[in-house]
Amino acid sequence: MINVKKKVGLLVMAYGTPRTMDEIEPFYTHIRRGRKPSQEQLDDLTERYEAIGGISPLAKITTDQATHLQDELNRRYTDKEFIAYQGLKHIDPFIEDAIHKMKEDGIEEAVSIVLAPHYSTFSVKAYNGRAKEESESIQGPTLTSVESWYDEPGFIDYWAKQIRITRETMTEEEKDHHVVIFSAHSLPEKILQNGDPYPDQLKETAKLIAEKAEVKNYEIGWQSEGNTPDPWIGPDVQDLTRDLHEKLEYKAYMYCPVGFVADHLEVLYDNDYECKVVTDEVGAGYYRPEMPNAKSEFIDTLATVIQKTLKDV
Ligand SMILES: CC1=C(CCC(=O)O)c2cc3nc(cc4[nH]c(cc5[nH]c(cc1n2)c(C)c5CCC(=O)O)c(CCC(=O)O)c4C)C(CCC(=O)O)=C3C
Ligand SMILES: [Fe+2]
Repeated sequence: MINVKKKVGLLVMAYGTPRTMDEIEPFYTHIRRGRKPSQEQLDDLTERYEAIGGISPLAKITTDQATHLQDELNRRYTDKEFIAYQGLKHIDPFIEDAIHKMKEDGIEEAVSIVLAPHYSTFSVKAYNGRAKEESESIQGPTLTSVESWYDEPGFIDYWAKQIRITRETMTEEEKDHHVVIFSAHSLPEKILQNGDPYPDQLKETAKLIAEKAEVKNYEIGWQSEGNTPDPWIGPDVQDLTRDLHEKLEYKAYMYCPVGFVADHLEVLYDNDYECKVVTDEVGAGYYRPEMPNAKSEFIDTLATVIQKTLKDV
């Protein structure tokens, strides 16, 4: 008997990043919904990419995450063949490009996941909305979308293990008197008026990880806020660090940017450079556990999330 596997599209959605210095401007213009950044804004962003070594490692990491997830799902299923398509928010291949490609390839069913753990109307809802809208307008594949995975046991275990590993590298004094700061990308405060679940999901992630890793002191912070006139959710991680130093004089600060899943600008610059400026200033230790990237435990977790969404476990 011939076993014909059903082809299933695996739409992996992520923020996107410039792959060359020349792509910084079109990428930034897209983030700003078509408005070109001023020369000063462009120079500022370019300098931040230069400070992390030229361009971001994110493009390669997203590709690795997508291919490894496809391969892991193909090991788990015997009746389906998953084919990964990357759909990016702010650079090609855009989410819409991935939908067109799936249709051209004859894919009728697809499952989608956003490489960000917490649901927000600003992030995950926008990604899933763009995918659905495009697919409906061209009669593309039927989509089953993952909404969030902020409390998935494998995800919690990943960070708990990294915190324990990182804690072992501290001095005895730091082990006794440090704080873990869990953070995600800040969003405009106006999202809160409509009951967006984003802040509560971050709190839940933090609580679950702290319990699992037996963290004594932890705080929630927000980072990487945009340069716009509206208020953004706080406290910002840098201000929070200064505040905690004044009140409690911790000997070390461990930053866990659990709203992100890869080494990229917001972690390598906003945490590893900007937060470290503050810990250096106050004379405390700086620690930041390794990001999930394409590590096998993390890929396994994403595969389980997909299986649960397809109701196959
Ligand atoms: C919620 C969220 C996530 C996490 C969820 C998800 O992953 O979707 C995220 C991730 C990322 N954000 C990234 C980069 C940038 N985000 C910006 C600006 C903004 N982000 C926003 C939101 C988010 N962003 C918002 C509301 C703005 C303001 C836009 C406006 O002006 O209305 C800007 C502009 C300049 C600046 O503000 O710094 C840049 C360069 C990179 C790539 C890093 C790399 O290349 O390594 C990644 C992974
Ligand atoms: Fe961003």
